[in-house]
Amino acid sequence: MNRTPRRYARRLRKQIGGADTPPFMLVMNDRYSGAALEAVGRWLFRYRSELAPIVLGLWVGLAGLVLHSTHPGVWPLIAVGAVVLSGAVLKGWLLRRLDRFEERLYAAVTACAAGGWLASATALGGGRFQLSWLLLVGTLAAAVPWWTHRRRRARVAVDRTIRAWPDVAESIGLVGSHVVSAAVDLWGWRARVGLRRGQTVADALSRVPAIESGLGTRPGAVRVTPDESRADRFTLRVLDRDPHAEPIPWTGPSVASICDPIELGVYEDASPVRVSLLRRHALIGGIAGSGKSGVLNVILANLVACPDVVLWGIDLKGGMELQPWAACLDRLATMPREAAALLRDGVRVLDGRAGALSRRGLRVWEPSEADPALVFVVDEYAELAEEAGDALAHADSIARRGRAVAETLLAATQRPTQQAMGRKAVRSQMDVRVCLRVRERRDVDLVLGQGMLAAGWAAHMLDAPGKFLLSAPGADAPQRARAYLVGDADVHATVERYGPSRTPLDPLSLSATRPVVTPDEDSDVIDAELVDADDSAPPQGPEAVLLNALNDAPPQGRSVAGLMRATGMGRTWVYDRLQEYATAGRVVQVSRGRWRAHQGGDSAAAMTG
Ligand SMILES: Nc1ncnc2c1ncn2[C@@H]1O[C@H](COP(=O)(O)OP(=O)(O)OP(=O)(O)O)[C@@H](O)[C@H]1O
Repeated sequence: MNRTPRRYARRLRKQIGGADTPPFMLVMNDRYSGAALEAVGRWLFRYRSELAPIVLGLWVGLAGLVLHSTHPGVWPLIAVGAVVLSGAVLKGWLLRRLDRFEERLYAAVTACAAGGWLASATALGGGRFQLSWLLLVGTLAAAVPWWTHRRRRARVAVDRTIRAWPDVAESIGLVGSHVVSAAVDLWGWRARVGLRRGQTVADALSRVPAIESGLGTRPGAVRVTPDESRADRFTLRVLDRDPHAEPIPWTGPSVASICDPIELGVYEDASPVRVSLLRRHALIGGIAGSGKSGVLNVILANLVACPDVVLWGIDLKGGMELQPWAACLDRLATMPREAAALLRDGVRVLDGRAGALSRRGLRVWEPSEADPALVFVVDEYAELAEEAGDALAHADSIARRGRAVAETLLAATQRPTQQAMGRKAVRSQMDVRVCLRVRERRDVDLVLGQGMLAAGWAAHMLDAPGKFLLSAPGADAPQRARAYLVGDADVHATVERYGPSRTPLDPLSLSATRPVVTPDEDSDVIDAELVDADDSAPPQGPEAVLLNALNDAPPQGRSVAGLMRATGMGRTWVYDRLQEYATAGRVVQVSRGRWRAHQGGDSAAAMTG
């Protein structure tokens, strides 16, 4: 039977009738006043945000009265405190979450005015007619912007949405789901939503456009992320505006060692995206123009600031992307044969280091300035498979065995299909995945791994270059992020700053790249070794340029970076030659990183052979 409250009331009245009821009525009165008080309390709590300026005004007034009667002499202290407080708020040292200047200005002016009034009231007495009026007018003046404030209104909107959620849930097919908690944040609001038994996060993920329609948001405003601790809950995020609408400029390196996690960009909640590359390989995938080279630039711009890293680059797009970094790269391959040789040397370094470790009874290569990590940066990995197929076997070796010896492979490619990555296990070895915009839904799984699309990693919905999803140890949620934008001027300035002081490869690794040559090794190595061994032959090509540059060097010598630029060769090559000439007494090191020909009488003649 459906018993309405009115029926109950009627029955109650009948029961009470004309009988003697005073004690009963007395109890009812108590309950009534308790309920009324509770209702007032609930109302005050509900509107606590709106009432905040009035409560503050009352507190300030009360404090003025008390201080005037107990400590009237403290008013200068209060005045100075108010000014200092306002300054700190304005500067952003206090109330840091106030991200806009107008908000900080409002808080600073309010603090200053309240402090000024309190100081006056302490000195003169808050009960004075003019001061009381001033407090009233000031409180109302401060309350108006507060009541009309964006975030406060957003909170009201969230409250309304939460109340309306059962209807929305019914219309979008999530009947029975409920909002567990909600909060307004910088760009909108977020809520934890509980699902009815049997519903899953996948149900919510597949209904994102319906949720947007149900809530009346703009398209693309809703994010659904699984709750790591509960399968029957998810986080619903509604963004009033896109926090990543504008490019985010890079502000400089965030690390000084490869052991530190690198800051790639920022998530939508403004927290930084950090990822460690030590003993990890990374795959960066996305369609053309999605910002893969941009992400590589952020990584390079950080790694060049690490003295415990040596960088080798492969850019088979003719060096278009990596050439600007050449002065910071120990080696750069822009041709397929060079790429294959570079990766082959990478494997030799790997073997050399592994041998040295086992001789020393160690398991891992700890990167330091003397024993740096070796990072391979490959832009457009698919070109490698197409043009330097034999290089893939070396890349595979590095991917499988490189971790212990601090060799890291970073590969960017548009679609990491088996054809693009080769048949080997390179892709499966990459535990850091950066997925930029992909064209087709199935490409999400291709870049991030099987099942990631179904788990909510919707990289096909990313809508601007540099926006990405990161999957890495410690980054398990599909949170949208945007990479910092490293502009050409940033690259130039970074190379100028760090190029001259880049760390060379350690002697052990260097010697591993120059093995004893046996006749059945491939011919280009033999040729190189023969040219190196033939001291009597006049130097050709870059070597001649190097020698001439050293001959013509000013008294303070030439920098290694300058010699690299002049010869077009990598750091290792230049250092190698310099060591050879120094051993032969042909060149001298004038100061750290600066060289010139020996100043002895016949040195110039000896050098040019
Ligand atoms: N983080 C970013 N923020 C804003 N714009 C970016 C960002 N990264 C890249 N871009 C812009 O997007 C464009 C394409 O970037 P980029 O060359 O890195 O893409 P790509 O994926 O490497 O392309 P391709 O595969 O053709 O080489 C560039 O003009 C660049 O200015």
